[in-house]
Amino acid sequence: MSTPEPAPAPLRLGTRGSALATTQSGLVARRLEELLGRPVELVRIRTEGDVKTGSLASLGGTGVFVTALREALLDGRCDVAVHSLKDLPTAQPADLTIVTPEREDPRDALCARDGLTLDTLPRGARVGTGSPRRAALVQAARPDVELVDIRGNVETRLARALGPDADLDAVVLALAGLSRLGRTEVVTQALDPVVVAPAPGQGALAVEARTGDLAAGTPLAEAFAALDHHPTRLAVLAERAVLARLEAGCAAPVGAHARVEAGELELTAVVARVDGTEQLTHSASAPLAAADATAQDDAATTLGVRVAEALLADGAARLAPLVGGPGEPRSATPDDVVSRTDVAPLHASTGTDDPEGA
Ligand SMILES: NCc1[nH]cc(CCC(=O)O)c1CC(=O)O
Repeated sequence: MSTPEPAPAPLRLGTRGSALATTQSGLVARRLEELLGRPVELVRIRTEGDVKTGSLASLGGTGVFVTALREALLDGRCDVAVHSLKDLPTAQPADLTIVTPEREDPRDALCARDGLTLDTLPRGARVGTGSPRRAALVQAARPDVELVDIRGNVETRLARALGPDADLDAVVLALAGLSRLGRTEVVTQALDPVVVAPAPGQGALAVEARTGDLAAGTPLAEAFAALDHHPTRLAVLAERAVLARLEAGCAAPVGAHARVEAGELELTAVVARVDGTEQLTHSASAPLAAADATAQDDAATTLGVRVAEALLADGAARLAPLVGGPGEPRSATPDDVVSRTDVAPLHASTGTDDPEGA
């Protein structure tokens, strides 16, 4: 008499409990089930940030969520974790490995009352965002509008502009998050990346596992290879290299947008003064054609470093105090002294692009 094959133990995918996090994790879980032929179960990981109320900036922004998921991976409470790539610190721990599935639209979305756009918002309109980058770039495009610092999950923020008790005319959110949540009907304008440069990595997910579980030839390694989208990886490598070279926490008003176009990787990065009165932009591209995958990865990183160095040479550190080393006092060059009083204070130095988390 033969015993039936035991059902394979499910792969445990750790996730935060927010609507956006569970939606993103669910998408990846279904793809992994297809690729592995094995059930994948979501394991909710509670974090300090989920429990405590109050300003997340004081808890280190969404960094707390990333750290909690990574701890769960490393101590074996889950096998895989899904992050929004833009929330990940630029340094990758060696004992964990990420892959990047094909990214969604990286643009920011204006969600306004009455179908308004950046151009048609009335003078003095109130626009909500928790992101210094979005605040700076929207203010630069529309110096007359009032930027309001807001917190909370996606629905909470949308309600500030669109709910029955709305106190704002518009809010700015990542298009990708709204799209994953099936909420794009609230978007009144996808913002042109030339006007509002997206956060480095915006719209991309990072799927992470223990490096030791990804030995060549294992089912998980093969599934990860299938999940990885090469043009996405190159774009986010370049964008995140800008952030790393600028030594900017993602709370700094830094935008970067890269894409593969006609065999070239094109990158544009922006550093803004947080009050929107001044910004620096630099673009460059790198050919990809002749290189193998590893050489292309190196070319992407080099491109990001080159663009960041051009921005630094143009005075990026003078524009944004969080550029050139988060939390570190800047060296007082004469330039620095002249500009200091003009620089508006920023949020906590180790925050994220949008410190309320998703
Ligand atoms: N920091 C919050 C966060 N992290 C990722 C997303 C959206 C999804 C994405 O950018 O991939 C959001 C919400 C937002 O910025 O509106």
